[in-house]
Amino acid sequence: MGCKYEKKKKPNPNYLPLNTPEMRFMFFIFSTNSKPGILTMSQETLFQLPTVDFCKPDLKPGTSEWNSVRSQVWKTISEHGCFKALFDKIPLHVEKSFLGEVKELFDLTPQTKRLHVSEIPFLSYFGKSPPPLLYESFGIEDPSIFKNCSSFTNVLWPRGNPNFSEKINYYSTQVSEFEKIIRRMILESMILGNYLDEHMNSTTCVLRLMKYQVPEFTEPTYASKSHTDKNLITILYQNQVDGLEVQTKHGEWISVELSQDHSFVILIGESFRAWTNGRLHPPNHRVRMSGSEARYSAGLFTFFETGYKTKTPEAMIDENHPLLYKPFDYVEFLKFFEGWAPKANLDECALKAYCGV
Ligand SMILES: O=C(O)CCC(=O)C(=O)O
Ligand SMILES: [Fe+2]
Repeated sequence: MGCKYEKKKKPNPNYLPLNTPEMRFMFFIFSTNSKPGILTMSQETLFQLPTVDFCKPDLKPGTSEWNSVRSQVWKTISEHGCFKALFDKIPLHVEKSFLGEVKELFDLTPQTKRLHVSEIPFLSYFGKSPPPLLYESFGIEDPSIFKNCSSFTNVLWPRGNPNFSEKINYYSTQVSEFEKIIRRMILESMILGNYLDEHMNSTTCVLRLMKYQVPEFTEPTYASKSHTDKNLITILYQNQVDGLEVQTKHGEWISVELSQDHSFVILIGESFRAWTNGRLHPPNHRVRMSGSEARYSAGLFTFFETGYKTKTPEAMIDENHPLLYKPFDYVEFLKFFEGWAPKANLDECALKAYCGV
């Protein structure tokens, strides 16, 4: 599949235009943008995000295959800051059974789920109470380290859950490798290949497991607010229930449909914009729920590790591109963001507010 817009053949059956006062109200309530704006049919899903196919047996740097995939990645990243990807290194039955375990995790009692706490912002169990819980999440610190996965399951199950620990660890390791391929392609495309080692050696990741409840109302409901991710790169995987929407640079919202097996969504975050001195675009996105099935998703978020000062490379700064961000520590920024977000004007970029020049 090429890196180009796929024209949609039929309207999205889940789409309901926001054409009643109640639905506009819902949109207003769940949107964090200070100018919420109303979606119209003409702005809705005329196009789908480009899909880049990574299912090649020998995708190795320097090969023509690599260069071809890399140019597709770069085209969509520079235009949209995001794309859909096909990546088949995880066997399908493993992907599916991983999601089955994620469902069991959310079926634990509220008291048990609340046992998962972390000092890192946004990683502790999150579930808005009192019920109904529209959105819940768990964050796991660097799940490519097996001990972190078993510590996570040991807190939640009396005898631990080695099977789930192994699945989290395996899934995250594979997706981390995938993320490194994408990051390498982006750096190479920007002629920043000599920063590769420093980049790869200074990052870590978290895995966030999420559940979006079936909405209470028959109208589509915004289960997550419009936001940009704050990290470097996010890789999302989901069950068969769509709901993710991304905003183009021109302000249109696109609903992301992932009908094919092995589908992932890749998003650029604010840290990558800062590191490239504003050259990459972190897209706004949100989740809209409709229909009668819960949505489960897993997001692998890569970021510069605690203690590492993220500094824009000299090669990104010149007369036409004066420095936009002072060096910053990502986890310190997250702590700032936690306090800043509830009172901020969310048109403002959080990272600019923290360390903008
Ligand atoms: O669940 C999804 O597909 C999106 C999640 C997301 O945007 C986030 O956790 O930042
Ligand atoms: Fe996000």
